[in-house]
Amino acid sequence: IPEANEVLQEADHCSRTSRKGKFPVIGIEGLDATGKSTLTESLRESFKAVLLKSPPDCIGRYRKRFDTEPPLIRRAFYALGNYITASFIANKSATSPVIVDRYWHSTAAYAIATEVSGKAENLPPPHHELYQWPLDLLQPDLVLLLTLSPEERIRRIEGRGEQKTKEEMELEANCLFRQRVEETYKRMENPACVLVDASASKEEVFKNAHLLIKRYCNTLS
Ligand SMILES: Nc1ncnc2c1ncn2[C@@H]1O[C@H](COP(=O)(O)OP(=O)(O)OP(=O)(O)O)[C@@H](O)[C@H]1O
Ligand SMILES: Nc1ccn([C@@H]2O[C@H](COP(=O)(O)O)[C@@H](O)[C@H]2O)c(=O)n1
Repeated sequence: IPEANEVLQEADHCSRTSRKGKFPVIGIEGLDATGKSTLTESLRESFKAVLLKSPPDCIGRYRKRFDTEPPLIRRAFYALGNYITASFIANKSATSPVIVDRYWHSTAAYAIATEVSGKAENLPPPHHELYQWPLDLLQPDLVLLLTLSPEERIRRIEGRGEQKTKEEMELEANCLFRQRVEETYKRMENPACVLVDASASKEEVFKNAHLLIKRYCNTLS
């Protein structure tokens, strides 16, 4: 895969020992169309934060290419993307709060749910090492998980009118896959996800998320 060299070159430009700065780092997680982009944008504005995402823009152009690869290679791309994002988080969190739209929890939740088949009870048991945050990856201070009923999620996907990705179609068609992804998110540890009900209005979801962030990160005004 010739593009792999280019992605690795981007990674080589990044610091390998990314340390968080003094400002809070908040991750926003959830299935597609649960409202992550909507919420991260309002939080960015309200906290005067820097908004980052994983995979980061510098490797965004390679994403479609890796999405067509087998799961292991595709996941390697997303995993490396998290480490590149970590170096941006380290840099930006020295001077302002940082909001991250998808990070390690997304990569792990989708990867684990893909490798396991059938019901969520077939997932590795709670507290399994697969649910632990990688020791060498910069940790966010708080991760909010947006939860939404499958019916409302589908309404929002259809309302968006965009072309669906292969994984989005699979999530819609395969109720068990969606349940495995959601359950894996909920089992992640260090940090665990704090659940936010995303079925409320955009204003209400923002208000609840804002309150939680202020409670957990008391340096934010
Ligand atoms: N609280 C809400 N109530 C109603 N509609 C919402 C709410 N939040 C977001 N939406 C709408 O739902 C759709 C999906 O939202 P958004 O793009 O923010 O989700 P996302 O989680 O970032 O999706 P993806 O992961 O696929 O990029 C958009 O059309 C958005 O306007
Ligand atoms: N850190 C991440 C981010 C994303 N993924 C994978 O991409 C899929 C969709 O992401 P969107 O940008 O469309 O929301 C998601 O389903 C994951 O498979 C990832 O693994 N790690």
